[in-house]
Amino acid sequence: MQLQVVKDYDALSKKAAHILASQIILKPKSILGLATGSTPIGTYRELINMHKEGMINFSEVVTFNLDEYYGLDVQDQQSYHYFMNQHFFNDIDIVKENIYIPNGKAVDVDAECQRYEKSIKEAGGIDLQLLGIGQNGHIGFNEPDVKFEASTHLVNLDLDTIKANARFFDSIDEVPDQAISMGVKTILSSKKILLLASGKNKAEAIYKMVKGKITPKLPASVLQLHPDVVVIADEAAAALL
Ligand SMILES: N[C@@H]1[C@@H](O)[C@H](O)[C@@H](COP(=O)(O)O)O[C@@H]1O
Repeated sequence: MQLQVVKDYDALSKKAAHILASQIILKPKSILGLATGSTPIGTYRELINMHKEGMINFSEVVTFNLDEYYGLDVQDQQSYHYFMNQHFFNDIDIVKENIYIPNGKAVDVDAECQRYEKSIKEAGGIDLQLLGIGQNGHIGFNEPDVKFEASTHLVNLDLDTIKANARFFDSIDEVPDQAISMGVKTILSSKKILLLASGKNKAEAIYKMVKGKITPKLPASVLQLHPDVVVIADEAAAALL
């Protein structure tokens, strides 16, 4: 794991955007794995600015999002479909058909998970996967568990995660308790991984991810096994290292 510590959220967003931009410039047909949560919002903003300045275009880029809440429609303002449109896709020239996000309203969830895995494989695999990290060390929605879940699957969300994500909803009762998420193998299959962490509430998870043992109790620790992971943490998130 290559750790880069930067001063603050702004510096983190710029550095992450530069890495993603260089990926796209070097390979215009890049397959990107994308993340939601508050952490990558600044990165998306920077990429939008670079796009508006004519530095990068997304016309051939294909994206696969990590996860989606189960039960939420694409139009739902709390869905990750909506989030991605609002914070990124509406402001870039990506082709709609090149955007993949799990269908949270799928009736046959197993079929949806298999379809998602197949789409990633058919696209040629993910070149660069962007990740945030939950306070409990989750990546995507791979929650602490007794074993690693390999492929895209339906997850029962931890109460901690539901509480942490309640800030995006009107009340905690509205937070779905399940999600469809890429699995650990899906994430590890990406050629490169870029994980972002900002703020002191991530410091413990970052410490355990980097220094702790590899365990499904801290899902992000599995990234120690990947040969090409860049972690960008601001000083607050890196405080315990
Ligand atoms: N499924 C997402 C994760 O992909 C994200 O990393 C996490 C952290 O969010 P934030 O960046 O807002 O702290 O939130 C959600 O649970």
